[in-house]
Amino acid sequence: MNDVVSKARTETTADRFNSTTDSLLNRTTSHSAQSQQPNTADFTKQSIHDMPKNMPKAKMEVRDLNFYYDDFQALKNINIDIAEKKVTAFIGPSGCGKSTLLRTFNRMYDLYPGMRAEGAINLDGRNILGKDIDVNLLRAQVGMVFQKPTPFPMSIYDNVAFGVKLYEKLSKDELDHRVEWALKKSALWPEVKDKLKASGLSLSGGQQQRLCIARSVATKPEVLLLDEPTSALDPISTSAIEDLIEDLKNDYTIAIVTHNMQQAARVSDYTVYMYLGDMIEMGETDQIFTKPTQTATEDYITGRYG
Ligand SMILES: Nc1ncnc2c1ncn2[C@@H]1O[C@H](COP(=O)(O)OP(=O)(O)OP(=O)(O)O)[C@@H](O)[C@H]1O
Repeated sequence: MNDVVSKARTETTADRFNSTTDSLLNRTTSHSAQSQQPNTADFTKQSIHDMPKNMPKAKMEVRDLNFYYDDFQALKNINIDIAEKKVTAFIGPSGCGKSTLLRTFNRMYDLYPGMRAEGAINLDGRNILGKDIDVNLLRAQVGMVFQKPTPFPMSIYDNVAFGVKLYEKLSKDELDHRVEWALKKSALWPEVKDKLKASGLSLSGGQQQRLCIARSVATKPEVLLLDEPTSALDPISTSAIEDLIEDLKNDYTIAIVTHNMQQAARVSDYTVYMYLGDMIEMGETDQIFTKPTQTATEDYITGRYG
């Protein structure tokens, strides 16, 4: 198992997607092993004091975060740091709370009644869960890209300009430049520069997802949240988005939820393993995939559970 990461990182594009996670991770899963679900009571959970050593400055600090859907507690006392201009991946079995956690980072839950967060999420030292926060501004600062590409039913140009117009008063020239800049950042410009007036919906799935990334990037956010951004995409588009993530982290702090452990190994600097609403372990990605400290993490990444 020790070379999971290096294997994942040296695969060719074609290999990446032809090999299954099972073969990559050398899974030895048997049905009986899979049914032995770990009990959270057995875990020695990491505390905030166990954050990876030598982490760069934290862009976000999550402190004692609890999250509820009405009476159901979906996140339990989460404490993690999200390092600035790095990629942090969230992995764990379905329903463990990855998307819920990501959605707390820009208070997406505010849109729905019955959902509430307790604790603190400090963005550059300021608690974004506070009552004084302008959530619209927060969402411009912390952009989000969803699993399914969601272009607006308008032109490519307008898709990118839409958010910018909400938050800034730019001249036509400035706006044109911003749209071009965002489309270049999202590696979409060469494919769309001659058809900016065409509908965003006329693009392929992979192009639509890059358009959504352009839309997020256009408002110049500091943090980008990616919720399974490639799960609806073909291998080539997936590869393009992964390359893009590598490039974007020069300027942005990125948090990504992914079910694809090869992808977590390839694109992230830090990985967080979650289970049933608990943060079980966080570490440098290489360490998590080669030498996890928790048996539960190892069981998950080797396929003994999950
Ligand atoms: N809108 C909701 N109302 C009530 N419970 C919810 C809601 N959304 C999620 N949950 C519950 O919260 C828990 C965490 O869900 P969440 O979607 O965050 O998990 P996840 O790890 O992202 O799962 P997946 O990998 O399947 O997307 C689950 O038990 C889920 O059933």
